[in-house]
Amino acid sequence: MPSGMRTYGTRRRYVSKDNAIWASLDELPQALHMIDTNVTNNEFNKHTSSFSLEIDKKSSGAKRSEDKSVKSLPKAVDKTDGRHSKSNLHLVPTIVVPSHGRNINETKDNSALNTSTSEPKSTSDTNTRLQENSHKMPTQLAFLLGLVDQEMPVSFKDYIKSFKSPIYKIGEASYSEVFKVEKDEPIVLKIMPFGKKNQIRCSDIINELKITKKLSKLEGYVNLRRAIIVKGTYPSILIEEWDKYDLQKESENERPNRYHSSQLYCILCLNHSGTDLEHVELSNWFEAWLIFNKTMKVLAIGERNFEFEHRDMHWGNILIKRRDDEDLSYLLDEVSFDEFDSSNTSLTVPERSSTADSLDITLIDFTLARMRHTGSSSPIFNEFDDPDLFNGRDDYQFDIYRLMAKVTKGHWDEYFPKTNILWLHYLLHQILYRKTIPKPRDHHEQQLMERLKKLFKLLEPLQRSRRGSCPLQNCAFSSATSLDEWVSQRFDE
Ligand SMILES: Nc1ncnc2c1ncn2[C@@H]1O[C@H](COP(=O)(O)OP(=O)(O)OP(=O)(O)O)[C@@H](O)[C@H]1O
Repeated sequence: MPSGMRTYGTRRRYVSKDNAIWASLDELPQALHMIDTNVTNNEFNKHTSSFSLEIDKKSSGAKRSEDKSVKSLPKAVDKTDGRHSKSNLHLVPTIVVPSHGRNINETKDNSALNTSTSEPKSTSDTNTRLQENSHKMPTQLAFLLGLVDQEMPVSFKDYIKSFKSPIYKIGEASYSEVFKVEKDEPIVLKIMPFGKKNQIRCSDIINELKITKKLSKLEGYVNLRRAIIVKGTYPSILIEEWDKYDLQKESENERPNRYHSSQLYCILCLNHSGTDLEHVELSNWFEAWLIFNKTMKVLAIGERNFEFEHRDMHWGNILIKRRDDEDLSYLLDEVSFDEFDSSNTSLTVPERSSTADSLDITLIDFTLARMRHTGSSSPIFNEFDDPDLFNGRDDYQFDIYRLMAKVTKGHWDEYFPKTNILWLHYLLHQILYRKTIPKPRDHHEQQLMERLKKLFKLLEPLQRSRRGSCPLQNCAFSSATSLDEWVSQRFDE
């Protein structure tokens, strides 16, 4: 089995081809037990932990010999991933898939689509039906279907056909293709094939889905309209759009026409929430400040409500939407700054509500996130059991995974809001040193830039600490909440 790593976007996340074995474990026909929709994925993981240990060793071993490949990665490395191999077909759950009319109709009806504010209707009725079906399919798949209130996967082609509006591809990532359905209120379809080698684990989808549903209610977190499990070959309309994208932007993924009729996918139907920070142009330092400040506040809201840590907040996962594409620069005239003059404690108001409302930020992609349901003792979290996560080089993003490992000491289930501070430091780094923002045009913009630089120094993870000591040990801020409070007081916002 060839092994290798790949990056997406401008060195976004990478996946290891060594994780193939996880997919097969994912579909291990475990002893079927009662389907409890309150069970978190991590409770499932307990069942497979004995296997995981073995996998980690194998995977780490393979990785060590691959370390050199991290530095300069060929595009679309390792296309021969075995997905066509007949020997892998046994991993596909054998289930009869009737076309599921109800869900298709729901897509035409926006009110039916909008399930974002409600928990999945996993009634005892549904559970009974699921238990009846459970002998036919692996437990995790049955659980996932229960989460999205389906008995069976629906036909991929039928589901896509039910959209009467134009669809085109807008993005891609390690495990997904992302399409946009043009409507008055556009919908984003994040399509994740799962259940086979080199595909996202069913357990990871369960976590992402649960967290996305929960956070959907909070401002600044992507709104999930619905999720659906589909099955079949890739619809030709999507392949055509995939080809157009490939021509224009050169895709790093494999052409999705390769999928077998037994392929399963989870589709997240999300609100379209703008352009990711990596691909958005920032026109001035006022915008730069708004993005940092709003991201910090969104994280603080998540912390306060759900002990939330994003744990993967790279610039592809922060979406920016300008309201009416308004040029914010004229507002700079109304801002006065002396904030780093220590004699000045009560400072000016840099943002009126109208200016703060001119740009929205939205966080997406909660595959690696951690949160705890209010009133529930078991957190939802990712085990971070892909050793490759910690081996990336040449981008500060990859250092953050290693720093997080130091902060958490491997206790990924516990609450360490310092990880949010690490990602905020990364965000400042990207804004200050990776985006090309025009030079400050006046004193006010200059002050904002200085403010961001000052914060970058304050949040430095390894400041004044000895090598090997815990990151952020000497940093005054232990969470986005505490930073937000300090920033609000300091800048009187
Ligand atoms: N709701 C949305 N609105 C607008 N664009 C989106 C939305 N969701 C995803 N995208 C686009 O698709 C890209 C990939 O989405 P996402 O990060 O969720 O995929 P992923 O497979 O989880 O990626 P990663 O490699 O970070 O794990 C984003 O960087 C963004 O450009």
